[in-house]
Amino acid sequence: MLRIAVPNKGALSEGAQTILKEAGYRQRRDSKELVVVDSENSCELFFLRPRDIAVYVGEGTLDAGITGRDMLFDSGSPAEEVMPLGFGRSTFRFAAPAGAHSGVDGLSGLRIATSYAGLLGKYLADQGVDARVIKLDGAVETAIRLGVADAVADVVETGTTLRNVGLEVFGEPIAHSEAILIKRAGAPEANGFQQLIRRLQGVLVARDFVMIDYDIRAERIDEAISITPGMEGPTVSPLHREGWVAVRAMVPRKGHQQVMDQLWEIGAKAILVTAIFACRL
Ligand SMILES: Nc1ncnc2c1ncn2[C@@H]1O[C@H](COP(=O)(O)OP(=O)(O)OP(=O)(O)O)[C@@H](O)[C@H]1O
Ligand SMILES: O=P(O)(O)OC[C@H]1O[C@H](OP(=O)(O)OP(=O)(O)O)[C@H](O)[C@@H]1O
Ligand SMILES: [Mg+2]
Repeated sequence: MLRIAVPNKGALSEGAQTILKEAGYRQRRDSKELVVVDSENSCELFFLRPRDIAVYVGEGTLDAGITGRDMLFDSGSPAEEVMPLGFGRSTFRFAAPAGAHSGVDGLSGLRIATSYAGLLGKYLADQGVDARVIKLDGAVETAIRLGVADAVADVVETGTTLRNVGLEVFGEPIAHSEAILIKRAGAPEANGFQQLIRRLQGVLVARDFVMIDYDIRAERIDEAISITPGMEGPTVSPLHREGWVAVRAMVPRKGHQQVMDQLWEIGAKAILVTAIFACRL
């Protein structure tokens, strides 16, 4: 049985459960269920706090897990990123009242509140800045107003939380994060792990690509192929009409309307775009 750790709540929980569902794994019926046995897929899903997932996987008690890249760095656990999953994107940044600080260099000797003490500590050490890290559990944005810190380092997604308390980001982003699949560093892959990767990759491709079909005059096929090169090369089939062919290719979902415009410009007809439900490349 492949043992997979899944965030049980928080910003990554819904995205993680959705991607596993689309990859064909069993869902939990309610949010109180902590372990789901999926015997059809020979795996067990363990619903855990996102922050703890790197710890379990790094210890080797679980074979795979979904967590945030920032949380993996923060944990210092001997787990490694296997693939990015394209959701739960955020940046990790310094913030303070407008104009208080301009960059990380100015933070020497000051107090910085964060719930990512491991990540922040490593960054400050790399930058050669000797600041005091104040470790809080959450809602760190309030720490400055309450006099506990001179600056904060926290997850920023939309920036709404910072704006609401009158703080502004400063300095370069400390880290860019998204949800990732992790395994124990250097450990051999468990049974079913490669299948999990292939299924997740299939979901990501199905999300990012669409299928395009169109008819085109045979003499314009080279131009058409340069617009829709496909993955391995498009499928070109004869059409029951003298001098015409039918073409089928995968194209990035983003920009597919521009691709349709370009095909139309070179005389393509019956241009159809359809969603990909599932795929294995
Ligand atoms: N808007 C967001 N707020 C917080 N985390 C986000 C956001 N968007 C993406 N993330 C990512 O989600 C992960 C944090 O998840 P979560 O907020 O559930 O953890 P936590 O803050 O430790 O838990 P809790 O808030 O329950 O104490 C990080 O990897 C972070 O980068
Ligand atoms: O830029 P935004 O879109 O506003 O999102 C970022 C905020 O969301 C997270 O808080 P969370 O809800 O996880 O609470 P916490 O601080 O208690 O962890 C994070 O810690 C920031 O406070
Ligand atoms: Mg949080």
